Amino acid sequence: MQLADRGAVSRFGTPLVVAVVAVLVGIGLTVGLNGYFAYLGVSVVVAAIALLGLGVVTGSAGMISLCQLTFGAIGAWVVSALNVAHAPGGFLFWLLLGGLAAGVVGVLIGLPALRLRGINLAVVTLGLAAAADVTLVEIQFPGTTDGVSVDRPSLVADDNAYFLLCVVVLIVCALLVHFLRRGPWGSSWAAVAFSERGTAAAGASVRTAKLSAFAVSATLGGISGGLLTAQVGFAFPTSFAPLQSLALYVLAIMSGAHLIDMAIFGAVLWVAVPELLKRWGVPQDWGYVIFGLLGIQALAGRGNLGTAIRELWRRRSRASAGVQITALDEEPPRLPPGEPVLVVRGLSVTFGQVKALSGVDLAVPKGGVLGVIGPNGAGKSTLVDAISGFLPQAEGTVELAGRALTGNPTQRARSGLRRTFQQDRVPAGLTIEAYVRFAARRRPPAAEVAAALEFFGCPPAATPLDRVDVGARRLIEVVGHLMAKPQVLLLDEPAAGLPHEEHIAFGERLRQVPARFGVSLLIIEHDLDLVRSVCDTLTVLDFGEVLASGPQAEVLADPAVLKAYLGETEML
Ligand SMILES: Nc1ncnc2c1ncn2[C@@H]1O[C@H](COP(=O)(O)OP(=O)(O)OP(=O)(O)O)[C@@H](O)[C@H]1O
Repeated sequence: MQLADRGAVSRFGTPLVVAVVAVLVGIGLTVGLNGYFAYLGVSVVVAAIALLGLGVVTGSAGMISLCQLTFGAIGAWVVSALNVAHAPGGFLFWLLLGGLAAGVVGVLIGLPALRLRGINLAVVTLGLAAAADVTLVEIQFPGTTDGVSVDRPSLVADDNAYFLLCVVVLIVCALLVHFLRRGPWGSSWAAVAFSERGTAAAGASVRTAKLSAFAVSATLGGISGGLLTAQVGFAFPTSFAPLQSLALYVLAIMSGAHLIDMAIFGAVLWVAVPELLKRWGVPQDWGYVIFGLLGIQALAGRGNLGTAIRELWRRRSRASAGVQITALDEEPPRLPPGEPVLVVRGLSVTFGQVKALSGVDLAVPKGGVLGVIGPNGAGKSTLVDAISGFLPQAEGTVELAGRALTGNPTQRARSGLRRTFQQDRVPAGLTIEAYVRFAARRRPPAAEVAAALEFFGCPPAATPLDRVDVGARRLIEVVGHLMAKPQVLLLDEPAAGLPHEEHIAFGERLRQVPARFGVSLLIIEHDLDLVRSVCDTLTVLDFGEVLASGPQAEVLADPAVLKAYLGETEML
């Protein structure tokens, strides 16, 4: 069997086999459980679906959402209203509509998340939960005051059969989350959780990433609320109270609900802890205290149960991976530099009183490598930020292949201008392969990815990024952007994470980039040996102004440049 086929089998085959086994376990439990445990089983499944949703928005996309049960209430409300209205389609159709309605509200709630983070987002989502609670207490769910209950479909009328239906719905939801996570949305959730700037630089929309996470999370919340309604027959505001949403969030953090098995484990705790307290004659509210303490422990330890268990396993089985790059035997081929492909004119940036850039002009030749050097604080990173659209206040013009480049960083990245960062912006939650696909915004053939990774001495594509050291992650960032085939790639100190002895070997690879990948480069670098070995032309910045610009040898011999590097002249 070919490699690609084998990949497809494990991509689709393994989750489907797990799903079939889960259905069989569900059938076994349906037969084996008595009515009481079947009822508790339904509660576990309902909570697991809500936690799965929370796992998407908090665990995967890194946002705080304290209103998950409000989405449940929306699902419950829609199912109750359709039931009272004797709407066509039946319970499962209403369940879907309830989920979709919650998903739409999720997008609306996600809108403030585009601007808010951390405690501010917590306040907004908890505020929504409180407002929804007050409203629901006031208006009540449709049917409750008239005694019109939501009846389960006749085929699943008893608790055991309804438990099986809930298990099937959970499996469908889990498969949905699993495949979404492995697709472009899932990668953008992991990316936005790690770095919004890194996400935008890869040409992905931060807005879509955040809104889609809220939509999926709320849809699952709505479905869990609908299932809960038919479990009990009626929906009550107490089932969706803000305190419950808060406790569910804590449980999601503590268990690591972005992992499907841990969402189910969290749901078991959600049901079992109050149930055990009740049996022992302890007030059930102590369950919140227990969840709170476990949550504090998880937040203080910056970890959760799911990742801790996986870490334990990995530490036993695998070590961390790094870059293995050696010098080439032959002088690598170079393209003769062509006409300018990236032209910057009069670029100026001020931060308050600081003039970080003043009227900077430069050009990157097609098929060439332009080096930008200068002392610390000269404005090099500001230059990359301004060219790539991260500083909207920048004045001046940027042209890419003869067309004015305007717009935000995502739009510029999609137009063919990519950049890397000085700091690590590669999300640890993905595999190398998933990250490269995400940055490339396409699914490059496995052989193409493997060849590019090998060329830069990076670990194999299947390696999880949390097992890769920071130096390798920065080269993987370069590979990901090269796979996008941009016209120009801006590299901000790409060798910073590598041991010095590997700089020259890395430089030899960079020199081949224009010929091998068809991408022209602008490189900011402090290591002048690397600069000398890679760059055809140089622009020197000092105090935000261009000090010298031209062919490498001329620029490095320029007395003004030597003076700017006073104390470092031997390096030149
Ligand atoms: N967000 C900001 N707010 C205020 N001042 C800033 C900001 N970013 C950069 N600066 C200032 O702008 C100037 C240029 O900084 P920049 O980081 O671009 O320099 P650099 O050449 O990249 O330095 P290094 O080589 O140390 O990375 C510095 O004086 C810096 O303090």
